[in-house]
Amino acid sequence: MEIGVKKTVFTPKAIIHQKFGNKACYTVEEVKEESAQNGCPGLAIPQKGPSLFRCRLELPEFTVVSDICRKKKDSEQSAAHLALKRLGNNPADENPSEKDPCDALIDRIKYIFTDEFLSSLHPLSGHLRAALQRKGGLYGLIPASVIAACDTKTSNLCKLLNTEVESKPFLALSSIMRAIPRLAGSVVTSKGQLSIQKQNPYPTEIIESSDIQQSGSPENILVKAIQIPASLDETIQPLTLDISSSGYYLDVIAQKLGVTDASKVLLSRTIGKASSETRLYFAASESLVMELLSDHANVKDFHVEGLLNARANYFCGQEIYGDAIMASVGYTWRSKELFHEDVSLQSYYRMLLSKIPSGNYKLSREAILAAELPSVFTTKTNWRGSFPREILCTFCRQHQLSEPIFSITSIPLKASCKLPRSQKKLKVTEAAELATEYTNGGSLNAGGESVGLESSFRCTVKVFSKGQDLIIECSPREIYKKQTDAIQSASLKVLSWLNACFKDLGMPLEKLNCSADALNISLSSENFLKEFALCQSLHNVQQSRCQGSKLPESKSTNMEYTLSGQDVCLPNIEGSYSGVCPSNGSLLSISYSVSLVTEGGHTKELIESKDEFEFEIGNGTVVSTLEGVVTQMSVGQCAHFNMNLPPQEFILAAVDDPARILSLLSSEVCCLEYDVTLLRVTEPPEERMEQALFSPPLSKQRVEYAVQHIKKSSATTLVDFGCGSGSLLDSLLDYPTSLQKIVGADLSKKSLSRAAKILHTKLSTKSDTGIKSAILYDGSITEFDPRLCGFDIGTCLEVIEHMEEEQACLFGDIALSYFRPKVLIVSTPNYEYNVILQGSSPTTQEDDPEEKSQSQSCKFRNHDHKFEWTREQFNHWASDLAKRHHYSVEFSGVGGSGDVEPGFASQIAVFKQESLLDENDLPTQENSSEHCKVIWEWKRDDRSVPSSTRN
Ligand SMILES: C[S@@+](CC[C@H](N)C(=O)[O-])C[C@H]1O[C@@H](n2cnc3c(N)ncnc32)[C@H](O)[C@@H]1O
Ligand SMILES: [Mg+2]
Repeated sequence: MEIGVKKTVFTPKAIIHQKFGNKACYTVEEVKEESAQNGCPGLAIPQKGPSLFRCRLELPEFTVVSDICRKKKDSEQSAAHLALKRLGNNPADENPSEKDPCDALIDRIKYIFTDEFLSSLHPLSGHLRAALQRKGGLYGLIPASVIAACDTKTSNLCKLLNTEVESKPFLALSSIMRAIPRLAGSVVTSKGQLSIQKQNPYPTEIIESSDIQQSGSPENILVKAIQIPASLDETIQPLTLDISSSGYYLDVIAQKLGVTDASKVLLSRTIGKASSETRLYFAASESLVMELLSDHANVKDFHVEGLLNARANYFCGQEIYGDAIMASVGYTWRSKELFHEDVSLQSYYRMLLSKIPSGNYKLSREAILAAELPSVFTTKTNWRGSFPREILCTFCRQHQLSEPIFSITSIPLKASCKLPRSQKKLKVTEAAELATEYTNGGSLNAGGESVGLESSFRCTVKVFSKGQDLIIECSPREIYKKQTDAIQSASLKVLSWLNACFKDLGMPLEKLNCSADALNISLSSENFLKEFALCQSLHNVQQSRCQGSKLPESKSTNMEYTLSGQDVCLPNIEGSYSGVCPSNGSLLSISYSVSLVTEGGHTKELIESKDEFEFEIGNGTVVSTLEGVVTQMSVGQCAHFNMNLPPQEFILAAVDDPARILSLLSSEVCCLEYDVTLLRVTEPPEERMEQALFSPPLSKQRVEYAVQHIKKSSATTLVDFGCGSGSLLDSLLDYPTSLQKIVGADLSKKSLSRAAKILHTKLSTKSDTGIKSAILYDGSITEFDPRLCGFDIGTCLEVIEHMEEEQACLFGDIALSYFRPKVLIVSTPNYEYNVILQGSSPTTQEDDPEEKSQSQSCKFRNHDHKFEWTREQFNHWASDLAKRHHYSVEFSGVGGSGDVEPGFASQIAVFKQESLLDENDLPTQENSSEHCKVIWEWKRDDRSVPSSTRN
C-alpha cells in the first residue's frame, strides 16, 4: 500500500488555498443518520451510524455548499471543486498538453491583454491595472517577468517549451519575447526592454469603470523587506519599500535594486506557505537583458553574469544572481488591492531555521530555545507540536524534493516473528504502541481502545528528488499496532538522521553512511550530496556558534559540569521539595524564560518565554540541559541555570530584533540564562508502563494466570466482573479450555460495545472453541443479580481499584456471599511496585497529610484509580473476606517475583469455596431483581439472537 503521490497533483482545496488563502472559510456540518447495528447483531446499545458530512465554503464573492460525503475532508474537497467550477476553472483547461505549447502561449498572452481579463480578479490583472498608473513612456507597460511569474498557465507553458525554466525562471522571458512577433495586432514590446503593452488602448469606459480604478488612498504604503547580498560575507539587511498608492510597486523594487525600471526586475517563485506572496527579486544585468531579447535558438548557451546568490537560491531553489530583495507584496486572487506584509529579519532567520528538521519542530512549538526534535515517537497523545510525517513532508517541500512515499506492510500477528531483541528492553517512553506477538486481537492498547484484530504494521519511507531519483529509503524493522504509529516512527527516523546531518554538514561520506545504517536507512550518497550541496554554506551550524559563546567568568565557578556535551552551571533549584517528581514518560508542564546575558550581567535581554509549556520527559523533547535540570526538580520548584549559546540562527530566529542582538553578540561575551518553574507532572498511562516493562505484557500474564486456573478447575462457566472492553474474554478464546459459557459485566456502555464487537467477530469466525454461549451485561457488580450467581470461576481483574474503597469491600462481600463462584480471582496493582514502574521513590502514605493527597494521587498508576493497596493492605482485605464467607485464599501475582522486594506488580488473590453451603445457609436476597441489562447475547446454535427478543 503506497501513500503519497509522486507527481504533485493539486487538490481543489489546495488550488482554492493558493488563490484565497485564509479568506476561504470552510464549515463542515454533520448530517446525522442512525444506522443499523455496526456489524454486531444483537447489540442493544444504539450505535451511531456512519456520519455524513456537508461542507459550506465561503469565499469573498460567493458561497457554495458541497454534496453529502462520508468523510469531512471529502466534503471540503467537494465544496472546493464546486467553487472552482464557479470560478471558471475548468480542470481540462489546466492541462495545456493537448495543444502545441507555442500556440497555447500565444493564445494565453492574447487573452491576458483582453478587456475582459483587465477587470478579472486574477493576480496578473492587478499588475495590468497598476501599469495604467505608470507615468510617461512606462504607461501601460507590463514586465514580461511578471507575466511569467504571476500567471501559472504562462509559466507552465514556458516550462513545457524549456524544462530549464524550473530552475532558471528568467528563461521564460525568452519564450515570451519570442512569441511577441506572432502577436502582432494584439501586443507590442517596448524597444530594447523586457516589457509588453497592449497595442490598442483599452476603451475609455473600461479604464474609467470602478472595476479598474484603484481606491487610491493618499497614504504611502511602507513595506518592510530584506536585502540578501550575493556575497556570503555581507550580512542580511532590513530595508523599507516606500510604495506610493498610485505607483507601481515593482518600480520601487527596481530602484532599490539599482536598475531603472520594473522591466529589469526578475522574480522567483513564491516561497513559504502555499498562499504566500513572498518572493525574491533580483536585477537582470544588461547582458542578460540582451541575451533574453536576442533570438537565441539554444537557450542552453545562456550565460549569466554575476555572482550566484547562494542564500536566495537556497530559499527558492531557483538560480538567483547578484543581490536580492525578499519581500511579501503583490496582487492576489483575494482582492484587487495590493497585498503586502512585512518581511523582517526575524522572518528571514525563522525561514532559515525551518529548513532543518529540528528547527521546523521548534517553530511548530514556538519554543526555539527549549524544544528539541524528540528522538522517538511514543504516542500520539503525548506528542506535542507538528507530527513527524508532517515535518518530513514540509522538509521535502522546503528543499524542492518530491513528496515522500510511505509504504505500509501489514503483518499478520501470528506470523510476525518475535520483536528484535533491542525492543524488549525498551524504556517506558519508547514502548508506545509497538505490536507484540502477544497482543493477539482485542487487547487494550495505550489509549484503552481495542486494537486491530489480527495484524500489525511496518512502514517504509522513501524520499525522492524532484527528478524522481531515490535519495533515502528508511525501512525500520519495528512493527506497530497502528498504521499511523508505523508511519510517524519511520518519518521520525528519517528526520533524526537528516537532523544529525544538518548539525554536521561536513560529515565524511563513510560516517554519513554509517549513521544511516544505524537507523535502517539506505542512502544514495551521490543524490544526497547533490540535493543538499548548498546547505553546507548556509547552515554551518558548528562554525556559526556565536563568537562570544563562553560562560561569563563570574558564573563559571568550579560548579561547572558537562551535561550531554553542553557546559552548564549546576542548576540553582529554589523552593521546597514537594515530592512530585517527573519520571520517564510523564508529561511535564513548565513555565520558562530565556535571556541573553552579557559577561558580568550588565545587559540582560529576554529572548523567549512561555507561561506554560508541556512536554514528555525521557526522549529528548527539550534541549538536553533543560531535560537534565527538570528531572532534578519537584512540582512547585524553580531553577536557574546558564547555558552556552546555541547556533546563532536559533537565537536570531527567536528574537524580534535580530539586528540588535547580533551587534550585542558580536561585541560581548554572552550566554543564555534559563529560569524554569515546574508546574505539573502527569504520570504516563498505566498500560504503557506495563507494556514497556513486562514481556509478555502484564495484561497478557493475567490472562495466562486465569487460564491456568480454568484448566485446573475444569470450569465450564466463567463470569468476568468488570470485563471492560472484553480483553480477558477475547483472549480466553485463543486457548483450549473447558469453558462453554462466558459472561461479562461492566457499567461502561462504551467498553461493552467494543467487547461485543470483538467477541462477535471472534466467535463467528472461530470454530475451534467449545463456547456455546456468551452474554454481556450492563450493570454494577456491587449490586446483586441472580444471573451472576453460581459460576465455576469468577474473575475481577484490575477493577476494584477503580471503585471507592468501601465499594470494593462491598463487591467482595456480595461476590462471596451471593454470587459465590467456586473460584474467584481478583487482581489489583501492588502499590509498592510503583517505585519500579515510575522509576522514583514512593511517597509513604503516612507522610504529611497535606502533601499526601497531592503526591498520592499522582503516584497511582492511573488517574482513574481511587486507591492502590500495598501487599499488607490487600492481604488483610482478602483474608478477612475469605474467613467471613467460608472461602480459602491464596496470594500470588504477575510481573516481577513474589520472593523479591517489592513483590509482584499485579497482586492476585485466588479465593476457593471451602465447601458447598447448604441452601438454607445461603443468605436470602430480598428484592432479587435482575438489575443488569443484557446488552448482547450470542449462542452457538442459533448464532446471534437480537437481545430485544429475549430481554
Ligand atoms: C481497568 S478496567 C479493567 C477491565 C478488564 N477487567 C481488564 O482487565 O482489561 C476497569 C473496569 O472496571 C469497570 N468498573 C468499575 N466499577 C465498576 C462497577 N461498580 N461495576 C461494574 N464495572 C465496574 C470499569 O467500567 C472498567 O471497565
Ligand atoms: Mg486499573
